[in-house]
Parts: sequence; structure tokens; C-alpha cells
Amino acid sequence: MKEASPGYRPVTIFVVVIGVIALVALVTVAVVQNKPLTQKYKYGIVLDAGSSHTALYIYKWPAEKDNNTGRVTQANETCKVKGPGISSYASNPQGAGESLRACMLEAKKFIPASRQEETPLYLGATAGMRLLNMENASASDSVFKAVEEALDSYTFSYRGARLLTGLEEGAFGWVTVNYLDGRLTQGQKTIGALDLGGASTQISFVSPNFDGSESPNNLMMFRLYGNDYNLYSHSFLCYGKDQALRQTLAHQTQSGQSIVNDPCFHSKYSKVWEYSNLYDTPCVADRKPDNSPTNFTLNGSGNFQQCQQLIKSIFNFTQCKYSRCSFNGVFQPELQGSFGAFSAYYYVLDFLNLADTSRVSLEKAKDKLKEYCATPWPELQKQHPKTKEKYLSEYCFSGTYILTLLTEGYNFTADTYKEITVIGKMQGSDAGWTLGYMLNLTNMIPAEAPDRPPIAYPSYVSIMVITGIVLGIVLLFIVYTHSRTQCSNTQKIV
Ligand SMILES: O=P(O)(O)OP(=O)(O)OP(=O)(O)OC[C@H]1O[C@@H](n2cnc3c(O)ncnc32)[C@H](O)[C@@H]1O
Ligand SMILES: [Ca+2]
Repeated sequence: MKEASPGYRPVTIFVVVIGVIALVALVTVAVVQNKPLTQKYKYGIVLDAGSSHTALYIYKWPAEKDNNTGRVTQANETCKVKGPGISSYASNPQGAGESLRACMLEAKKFIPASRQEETPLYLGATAGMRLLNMENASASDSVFKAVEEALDSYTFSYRGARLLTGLEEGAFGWVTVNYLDGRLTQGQKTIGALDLGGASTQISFVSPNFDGSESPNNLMMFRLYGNDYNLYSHSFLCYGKDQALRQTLAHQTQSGQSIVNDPCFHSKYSKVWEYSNLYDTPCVADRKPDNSPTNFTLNGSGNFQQCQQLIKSIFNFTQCKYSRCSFNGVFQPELQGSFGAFSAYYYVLDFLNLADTSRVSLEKAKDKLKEYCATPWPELQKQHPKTKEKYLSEYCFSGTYILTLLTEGYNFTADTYKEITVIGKMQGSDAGWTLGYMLNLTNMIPAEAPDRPPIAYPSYVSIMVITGIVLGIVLLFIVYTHSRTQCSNTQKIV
């Protein structure tokens, strides 16, 4: 008897081959499609023309996702413009424009040539220019003009230089920290923002009881990703740390004395100040004593408590026409939730090792500062030979000012102090108003939440692959059982 060979019919072989080809094609397409593409970016530049210095920030985001959520990050190490802020160029406006050159050239090197023409370039000026504008409007116009001419000469898409209002400065700082922390897209609880500059300081937070009715000037309304925010924000001009220091010095030189014993500076520290220089700012100009000598000598005495008392004297707590105030008769709703504190809050508290507020309580911070302020100047210089002398000599004042501003000024308590996170960078981007400003001007934060496909792309691809494989297995199984049946039928016939 002849043994029967399992006779696969040509049609069966054809179905198997087509099935295998389809399966291989499906898997290949899915794998190729899922491979990360070489990312193309778009860029934006913002110059922060602050009172103490100007900094250039480059931001980047994936080119195909202009309007997507939370994708803009800082692309470069901040470029710090050499020299002082643009408001110091009142008598040489051209110098202000020229000072930006090195950082602008760095931006030209950094951003691919093909992208430069479409890259928006903004400059925003803050409290230094606000003060110059108050003091001498035509000088501030000349500085802006020189800066505009300089910026317009580069290949970027120049979109203007302007003076930010204090409200904008505070509000865009709040947008930045909440955007970087991913709190805006799903309407999570937001964090407040505390910014301490050289000439002004901002506090911004959302408070459920604040709708602006009591103090409309402090209200900034936002609709971001489909959520409405009534943001409280206030900027205190002359309460940045440089101008606050001048206010304490003005307070101590009201009788035109030639020697001042200042508790906010270290013992054995001594510095000669010119009266004309100290009073050359609208923050104290009207308090210049008559018949003062040319100079006074500041001698440090290094006493934290006395320094705190001195600093308190620059805040006015006597009048408040609202239900509650911070200081100087400014409305402030009850503090709410967590806060992010940046700029000089970071520089100073980080240097003093007080930045980790979860470990260093308010009481501990005061104790450490007491000890720090009591350290004689020569000893401190020995301990920090590399620190810039101006900064080093002022950390006692600055640290004491920060604690006093927070507790006496804004009414933070030992408990709410713990809710403050001191921030340098967040997800690689500097905290500050610049990112929020650019996101706003480029409409990068949509008012409404973007529509999303019901299934995310990677899940879609995975489902396709798994379904393909299952179908393939089912197909093979059908073919296999079909040919087995055929085979036994053939044997029976034989
Ligand atoms: O916001 P405005 O008021 O316009 O000022 P600004 O933008 O120039 O202010 P910054 O945040 O750049 O700096 C705030 C202050 O911190 C000072 N500062 C910068 N770096 C510092 C550091 O490493 N240590 C101590 N102080 C620093 C600087 O001189 C200012 O007095
Ligand atoms: Ca600033």
C-alpha cells in the first residue's frame, strides 16, 4: 500500500504566504512609524532688561507642535550681558544697544540659520527702566530707541522692546513657574510666585476669595487650557533688594551725618558712600537731607535683630483702606497654597544655605542668619575668597530683608514659610517672567484645552500590532486545522 503524502492545496499555500507577508508588512510599518524622528525645533528669544543687568534667554519647542502643551523649554545657558542694566545708560544710550551685541551674536551662533528669520525676538524692561522713566522720561525713550535700533539690525524677527507693568511682570512669572511645573494643562492647583529683583519685587497667587472687586489693579485674568484664573499680583517698586538697601541707608542718614553704624553689615566692614550717589534714585530722592556732607562712612556692626528693626522701618503698616493689607496700604488677600520663590530669593538663600525650607525652618533660618551677620568681615572674606565682594558684603542685609519682607511684609508665618520652595531652575529653565511673556505673546498657551484623538498615538500603534499578530495566529491555526482535515480525508479515500 502506498503511503499518502499530506497534500497541501495550492490555494492553502497562497493564503499562508499572503498572511505571512501581510503580518510582516504590518509589523514593519508599525516599527518604522514608531521610530523617533530627528527632532526639528523652533526658537524664540527674550531679553530681560532688569535693573541690575540684562539677560538673554533662548527658548525652543518641537517645530510640529507649536500649540502643544508644556513643550517649550529653555535652550541655552542664560547669556548674561556684561555691564549694568540698560537704565544705567541714560547718559550714553548707544552704549545700551552695543552692550547687547555679545549675547546677540551668541544667539546667532546657537539658532540654526534656516530658523533665524522666523525666530521672534522680544525685549522687556522692568523696574530699572520704570524708575528712569519716572526720573527722566526722555532719557528712557532714548535708551529704548537705541536698544530697538540695535535689535532690529539682526536677522531675527524683532517684535519690539517695551516696559512691562509691575502687574505683567508678576503675572508672567506666575505663568512661567506653573507652566514649567505642568500645572496649567489639567487645571491642577497652581503655585504662587515670589520674585525679588534689584529694584522691585512681586508677589502673585490665586486666592479663592479674590475676584478683583476689592482692588481691581491687582487682578490679572487668564483663561489657559480651558481654565479661568483670577490672579492676584502686586509689584512693589523700590522694594527690590538694591533699592530696599538704599531706603535703609536713607533712613539712617536723615540728619546728614558723616558716619553711619549699620547693623546689616559685618563688623570691621567699612565703605564710603557719596550722598549724591545714594540719593540718585526716585525711591529716596525726595528725602535727601539739606546741607549734607559729600560723603558718609558706613561702618558695619553685624546685628541681625537691629538689622531687622531697621528694615521694618521702610515698611508702612499704619494705613489700610481694604479688608486686609500687606504693607504700604496695598491690598493682599489671605495667602493661599504653596509658593515658588526665585531670582534674588534663590541667589541669597542658596548662598546662605537656607534654601531648603522643608529642612531649615523659619526659626532656624533666623538663628543661622544671626550667626552669619555676627561674623566679622575679614573672617568672611577668608571663608569666601572667590565670592564677588559686593554680593558677599550684602548677604547679611539681603537675607534679613528677605525674611522680614516675607514675614512682616507679606504675612508668612512659621507654617506657611514651609510652603515656599526656593527655585533656581525648573526642568532646566530659569524661573522668571520671560518664558510666560513669550508664551503669551506667541499665543502658545491656548485659551481652550486642545482636542486630543481618543487614543494616543503610541497606544494606537500597539493596538494595531497586537491585533495583527492575533489575526495572524488565528489565520495560521485555521489553515493548519483545515489542512489536517484534508489530510485525513485523503488517507480515508486511499
Ligand atoms: O527685576 P528688577 O528689579 O528689574 O532687577 P533685576 O532683574 O536686574 O534683578 P535680578 O533678579 O537679576 O537680581 C536681583 C538682585 O540680585 C543680585 N544678584 C544677582 N546675582 C547674585 C548673586 O549670585 N548673589 C547675590 N546677589 C545677586 C542683583 O545684583 C540684584 O540686586
Ligand atoms: Ca527681574
